Amino acid sequence: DLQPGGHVVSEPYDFLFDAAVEAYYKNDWMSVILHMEKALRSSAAVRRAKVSCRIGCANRTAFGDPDPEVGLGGEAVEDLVFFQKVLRRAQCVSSCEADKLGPASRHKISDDVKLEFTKRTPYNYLQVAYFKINKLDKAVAAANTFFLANPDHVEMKQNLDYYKMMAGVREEDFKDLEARPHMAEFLLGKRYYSDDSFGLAAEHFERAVQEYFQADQECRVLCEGSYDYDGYNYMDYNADLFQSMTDHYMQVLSCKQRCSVELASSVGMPKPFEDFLPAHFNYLQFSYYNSEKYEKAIECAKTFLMFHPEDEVMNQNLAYYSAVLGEDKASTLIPRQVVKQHMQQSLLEKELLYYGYEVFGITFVDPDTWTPAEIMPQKLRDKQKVERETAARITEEIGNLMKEIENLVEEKNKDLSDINKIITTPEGGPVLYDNIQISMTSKQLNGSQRVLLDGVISDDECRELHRLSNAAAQEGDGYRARPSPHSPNEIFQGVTVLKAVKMGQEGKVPLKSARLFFDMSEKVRKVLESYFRLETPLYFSYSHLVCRSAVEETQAERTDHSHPVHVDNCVLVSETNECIKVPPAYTHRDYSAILYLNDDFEGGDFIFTMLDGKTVTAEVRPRCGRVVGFGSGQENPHGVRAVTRGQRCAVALWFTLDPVHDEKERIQAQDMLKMFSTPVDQEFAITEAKKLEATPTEAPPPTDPELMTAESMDTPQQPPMDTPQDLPMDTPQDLPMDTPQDPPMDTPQDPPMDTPQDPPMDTPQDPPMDTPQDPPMDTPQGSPMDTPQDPPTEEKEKLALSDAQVEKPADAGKEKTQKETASNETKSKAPKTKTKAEDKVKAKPKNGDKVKSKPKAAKAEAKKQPAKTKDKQATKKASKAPAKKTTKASVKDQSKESIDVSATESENDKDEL
Ligand SMILES: O=C(O)CCC(=O)C(=O)O
Ligand SMILES: [Fe+2]
Repeated sequence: DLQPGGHVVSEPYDFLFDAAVEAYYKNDWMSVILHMEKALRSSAAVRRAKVSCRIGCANRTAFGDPDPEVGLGGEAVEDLVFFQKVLRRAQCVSSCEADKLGPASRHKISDDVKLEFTKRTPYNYLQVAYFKINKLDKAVAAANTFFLANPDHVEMKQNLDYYKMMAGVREEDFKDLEARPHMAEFLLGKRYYSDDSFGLAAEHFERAVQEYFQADQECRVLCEGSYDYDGYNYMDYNADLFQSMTDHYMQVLSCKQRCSVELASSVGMPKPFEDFLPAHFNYLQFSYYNSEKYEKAIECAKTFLMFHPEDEVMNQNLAYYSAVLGEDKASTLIPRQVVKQHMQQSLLEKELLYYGYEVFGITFVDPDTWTPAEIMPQKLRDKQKVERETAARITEEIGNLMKEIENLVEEKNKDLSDINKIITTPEGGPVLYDNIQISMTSKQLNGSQRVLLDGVISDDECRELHRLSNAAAQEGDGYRARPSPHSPNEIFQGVTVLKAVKMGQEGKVPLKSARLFFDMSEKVRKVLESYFRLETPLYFSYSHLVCRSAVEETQAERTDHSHPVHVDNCVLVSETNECIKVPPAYTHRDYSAILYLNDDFEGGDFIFTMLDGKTVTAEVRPRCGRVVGFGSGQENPHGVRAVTRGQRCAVALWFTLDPVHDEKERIQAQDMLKMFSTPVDQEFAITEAKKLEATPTEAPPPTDPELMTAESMDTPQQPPMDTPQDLPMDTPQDLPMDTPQDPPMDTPQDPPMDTPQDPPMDTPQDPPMDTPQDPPMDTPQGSPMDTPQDPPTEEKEKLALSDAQVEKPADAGKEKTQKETASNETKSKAPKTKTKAEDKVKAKPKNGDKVKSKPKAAKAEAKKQPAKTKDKQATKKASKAPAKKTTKASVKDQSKESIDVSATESENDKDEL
């Protein structure tokens, strides 16, 4: 890409940038594009040339032997040899750069302009210019590229929303023109990883590692720039040769160290990924393990352990993989050497930097989490220890205060809830709907806070929800390929209300069915609230439409349950007949209800038991429209018998009396439903209308430049550098208003759920999320390594308590999991706050004209709440209690409406049979 004159750049890019901005204010769109694109090319070329010169020079290991003429001895010669190298290296770099770039005036760029390029400002101008000349795909790519780096930019968000519903704009047009390959590969790897596509995940993480080192090398050489006087006037700076070399060199080293953070950051992401490079190997080891590539898994586990040698989970995983592969073979496998070299180099740098700190007081903040403590000088370690202790003391004091406050509040609540209980004990309030019958009460079900209702929903409604669960599962909700974590003999699939509504909105399932899911669960809530005569409202805590399907081949010798006996709001320890109301149990749950959708399967009866988890006290045969409702506490241990044939579907609902735990997802689902609350028969018409709109023949009318002029003229002709990000926006953002195809406000505008700005929201600094320690479902139980853990996300919430009943080996994953849970909780807060803040911004429109487009942005915002929060899980160990004989009530449905309450043998006896 050499220019006439032999250089890669013909004009400095600040000059080109200015020319483009000037053209912008003359509405000379072609010239904007010409200059701005040249500026981007030029900036990239300057960077490339610098990288290549510096790498080239560094690779020339020796610049020849010292000149024998010098004839001095000892240190002086060594110095000279050293400086000879320095000089030659300098000559190499400068002549290489001069060759490629020409004189410095061609590529020395002011900091202001550099900053604009970092902020991706050129794309802001470009998107307007492209829009004006009707190059939509390019306008969209530019808008998206800009927005990714400026996610709070309200106007650009509106523009993007506008583009999203424009005919002729495709999802692929929302490109990131500045994407960095190592990050793109890492994010792809993460995406496949969370879909359990481990083969693809490993491929992308491997590529990410490769790209990482490439990017790291580039980042590092670019640190070898000029000295930043940073604070003091360069005229006053009068350090001597070695001092100034040291100052400069320390600055360069510090910059090189920061590359690990720079590479872990992505535009628009609130924080860099933590422990980024090691995380690659954490993901890789588990991906390889799942692909049964044990050698690679071992290699990656060992690589990870170079960073964190004490990591318990990884040591355990390594032990497990080694046992599977054979210890002899495993011991011959070594960690990745490039990583080892990288670490060695980085550690040497850190040592020098700490030396600089100790001797000259040059500050250095180590960006890595894996640095061994010894690297830091004792003095600094002591100082940090004192600081940490002070911080810990303050935190503890605050914690104590908070606890006291919590206790006070809790006591107050307890009083209230005790009062509540007394008030609510007499169940038997009205069930509010004519069709609903109370089939069994607590008394008939041999317990308290229990009820069995029939006729809660109709056969048609059952069929519709059943269809929804299968359609949603087919569309892939993350559980598709995952066998039930309760039992390898069943496939488990589930969908939440929000997921169903989102899929409805994306057209993947009928929106009507999602609404039915929402409405029917609300119906159950109301009925329970009334039946149990609750004094305070019942709030949703979690809603889940779930199906369990028998795996036909494995039913013969099956002895397990579909869902082991558990209690919904405490951890059941059946050996001691105790239920402990502590996390990870969902202690805030107060009532549970299961709404059944079908009965055309074998097995799958619901059972209530005593606290021993064995003695069955009542049994319910699922059927369409039937609801079993019960208090979520220790009075109601329950489980589900094995589904041995067919598919059993139900809506599982958990409720809380505590408004604080009101299900956030549901509120979001409700907002979305409200948004789409067109009468059902209109829905079709709108879908059709949208289809029409999307046909290419209905291309947008060309924008009339005349219309725009008046508007653009309004913008003050300020020098663009002052407020560059504001100026171009005024115009494009208004465009939608002028164009006739602007759709009416309340039609669904349907931006795809994962709009490009989502990834950062998703799980930014997310450490390897729910699984690296995630061991396999089917490894033999009982060895210390096999620790089956952690089904994914929401499902976990449901499974957690019952898992506690399954015999489990002691589990090193536990500690980590709790840590992760805690950190995930913190993480999940960040995006939420952000969403709120954005909403606030959007709530105040700037001028009358713009008001019209505001609701669009605000609505779109509501649709993309932060993604998943990892749920807690129980890891409590419990073993089976001995068998006992007793009686129970059972509800069977062989004879249609008749309910048969009979005493039968104990659950255990039956199992033995
Ligand atoms: O599906 C059922 O009948 C009960 C499920 C259950 O108890 C639960 O998911 O916690
Ligand atoms: Fe349950």
